[in-house]
Amino acid sequence: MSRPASGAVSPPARPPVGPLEVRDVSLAVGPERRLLLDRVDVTFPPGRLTALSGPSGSGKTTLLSVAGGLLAPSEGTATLAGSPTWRGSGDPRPEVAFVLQVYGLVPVLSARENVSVALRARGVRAAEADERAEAALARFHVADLGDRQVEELSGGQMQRVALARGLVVGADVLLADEPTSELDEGNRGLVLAELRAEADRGAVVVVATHDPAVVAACDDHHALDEGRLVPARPLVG
Ligand SMILES: Nc1ncnc2c1ncn2[C@@H]1O[C@H](COP(=O)(O)OP(=O)(O)OP(=O)(O)O)[C@@H](O)[C@H]1O
Repeated sequence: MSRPASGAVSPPARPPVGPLEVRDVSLAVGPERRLLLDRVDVTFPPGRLTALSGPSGSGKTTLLSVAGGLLAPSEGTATLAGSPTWRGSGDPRPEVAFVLQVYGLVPVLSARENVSVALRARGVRAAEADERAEAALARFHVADLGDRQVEELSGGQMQRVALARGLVVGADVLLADEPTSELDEGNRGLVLAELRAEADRGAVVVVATHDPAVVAACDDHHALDEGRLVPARPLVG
């Protein structure tokens, strides 16, 4: 099995793919064209951990979704190394991985299958995918839960399975929505170390968070309020 030399979850370093650029993005929804994002212009560089903060409902999840190609902007563009992330269907490019707040796990599959399936979808053969899934679960201290159906797991356990799935593919871009919200301090440190390893191998890593400790661990910090970028200040714990 080809396990990364560093012991990190994802495959070894390769040259960075280029920045994730959000240029003058607005998103209006509904008959009243309510603005969820208002001319957001921000660059997420490879090799750096970026925090995205802001009050609940300020647009963090929406911005991650537009940046990664799950949602089409009404105005402006989101590009990765110059190519649009939106492909016309809400199906993200394989270079982009999400760890979503609602986890997006398949409840009736086991934890291992949920991670393995992400690799198989990218062309990794079944035996290797299972082996790499096992290793990724171990990194997040949930290897013993590999056979368990996801619907039997606690919130924090599900969150770690979702992180294993997001990180195992070694995507060029990792967009994580409040990835530590259900975790104790020890597991939060573990997750931050894994996110740092992703950035160190050249990935673009963006973390939407309310957690001051997560913001403090990031290289860059952007803040949203009512769909607009505002000056970012350190969060108070
Ligand atoms: N599909 C949608 N249609 C209409 N409004 C939406 C839609 N998705 C989100 N919203 C609204 O857009 C705003 C921004 O939501 P978003 O989930 O991006 O905020 P957030 O900053 O991630 O919040 P939280 O910290 O609570 O996760 C909210 O007011 C939300 O109700």
